[in-house]
Amino acid sequence: MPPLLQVSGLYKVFHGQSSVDGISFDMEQGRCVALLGPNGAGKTTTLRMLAGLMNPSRGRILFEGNPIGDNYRRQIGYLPQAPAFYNWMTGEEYILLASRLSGMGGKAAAGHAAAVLERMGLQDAARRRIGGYSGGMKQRLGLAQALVHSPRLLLLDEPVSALDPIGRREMMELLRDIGKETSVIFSTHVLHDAEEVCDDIIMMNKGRIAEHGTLTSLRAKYNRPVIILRVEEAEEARLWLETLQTRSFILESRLEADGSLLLKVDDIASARSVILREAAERAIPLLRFEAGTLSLEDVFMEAVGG
Ligand SMILES: Nc1ncnc2c1ncn2[C@@H]1O[C@H](COP(=O)(O)OP(=O)(O)OP(=O)(O)O)[C@@H](O)[C@H]1O
Repeated sequence: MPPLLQVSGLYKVFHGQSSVDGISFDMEQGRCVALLGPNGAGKTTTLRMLAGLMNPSRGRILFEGNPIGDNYRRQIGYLPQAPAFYNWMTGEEYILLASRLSGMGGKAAAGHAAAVLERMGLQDAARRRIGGYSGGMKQRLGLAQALVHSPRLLLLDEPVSALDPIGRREMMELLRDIGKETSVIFSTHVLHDAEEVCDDIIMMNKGRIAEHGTLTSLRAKYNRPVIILRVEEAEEARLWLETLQTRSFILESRLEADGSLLLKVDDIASARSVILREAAERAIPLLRFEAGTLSLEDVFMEAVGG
């Protein structure tokens, strides 16, 4: 069987500038893929092309081996970044409209609408006007709209970015649940969100795919030894750190936001013993010493050149 989605050489050019600059990837059925990248990386443009709402400038999208056509729209659910609602409608009316638009008959639409509203925890608010809904409720209504016709692939554009912590938590729990039964691609600029819900990560930067893999494979690939050090504010300690960074066993060093120094090393055991011995000999007031491996956050920062 062909993969659920095959994307090859996809480009979108606006006014001579490539927003999506030749991306290719396959997605298997049942996976949850996070499209992770900073603002302007091209996530929204990619999702809009995948949703069939925007024509690529170049490239190909195959759904189960076939070019996307008229029937494709019924197979996918799409939640835009800032969904527009008719505030005068009730939640129920809106979902009924969405289900009719997806081609469902009246009876089926009513049944599906009620079920999806309940699943999103909106059954009690179903007959209230959308204008009175909270941000979290509106986002869950948007998700209900994307899900009502039981799509095979769900495309969600930054579904949690605009939510407060409670709304975010509710949404993440729903997404985890939905991800067990539907193939999902969701975009985010927050690595933690991607890690919480998805199996696969596509890191995008400047319209290109910087990294693509399962969480486990990406962690393994970037499994580089690092030592993190922080010293008290003292001249002697500062000078020692400066010279340490020039030593041959340090491959790279970086100052972290909290004042710690992250050192990439080739051999953790020997680096650790040298650093600890020198720190002891010079009575360096160490506040933090940690030996470990790069976090996925670091992988992300590296991939997007941060
Ligand atoms: N309709 C358009 N016309 C012109 N340029 C556009 C259009 N849509 C997107 N762009 C440009 O394409 C680039 C990628 O935008 P896109 O919205 O896809 O990124 P994103 O990763 O979703 O970022 P964000 O998180 O800020 O939404 C940006 O530089 C943006 O200005």
